[in-house]
Amino acid sequence: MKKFPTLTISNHPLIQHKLSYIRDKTTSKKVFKELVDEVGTLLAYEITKSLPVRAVQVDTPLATTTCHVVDAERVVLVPLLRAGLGMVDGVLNLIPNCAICHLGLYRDHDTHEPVTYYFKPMPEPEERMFMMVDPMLATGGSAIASADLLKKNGAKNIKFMCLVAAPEGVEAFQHAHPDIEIYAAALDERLNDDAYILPGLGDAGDRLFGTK
Ligand SMILES: O=P(O)(O)OC[C@H]1O[C@H](OP(=O)(O)OP(=O)(O)O)[C@H](O)[C@@H]1O
Ligand SMILES: O=c1cc[nH]c(=O)[nH]1
Ligand SMILES: [Mg+2]
Repeated sequence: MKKFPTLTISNHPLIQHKLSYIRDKTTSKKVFKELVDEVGTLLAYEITKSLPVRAVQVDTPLATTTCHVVDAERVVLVPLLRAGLGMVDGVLNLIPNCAICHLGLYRDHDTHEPVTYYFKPMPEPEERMFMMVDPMLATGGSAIASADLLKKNGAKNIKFMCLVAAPEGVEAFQHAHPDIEIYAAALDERLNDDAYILPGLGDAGDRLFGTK
């Protein structure tokens, strides 16, 4: 039995290669953002593999054939602000017509508890697949609160994608939301006393937006 049944780590060589540069503290802000987007694209490819498709008839220059398309409007990207914004362009590269539902919350510096400051619910939530994105799953508090909010507003199908996860956060999240699959590029060792992920990549929001 897997310790974390809801967690999938992508061991794709390109994801692991790019993550090495993302972790490196000497990587510039520009390159950091580019790589976060690129890994976002690659993880989105994995996370969308079970999306339902619909048959359509297409006229090629030579014949009519049956093809399969995704209802992209039914896919809702949910970036957890701020740092989740860093992965939005990467996912849009793959699914340009998906909806985007911003969810703003930050982790209180002293208590590490999430504080929600922005959320605009989507219409017809039960029809859609919600894809939460945030580079970091640390204590799990932010991701749990976000999934709570989406479910309270009617979401039935949610997935969560992050770059780096801590075992503490995965455990808490899968306990709170055993129905939600987590896709990550890495499962790290542990949290430090400040609830930062070790070895991690530092503060994702600060590195993306240059706020330190
Ligand atoms: O699992 P947790 O312990 O909740 O920590 C993870 C959260 O912390 C970071 O956001 P932060 O609160 O720094 O906000 P920011 O994205 O605005 O920088 C990160 O982007 C996650 O949202
Ligand atoms: O390691 C961590 C933990 C929370 N938020 C971050 O940006 N990094
Ligand atoms: Mg931050």
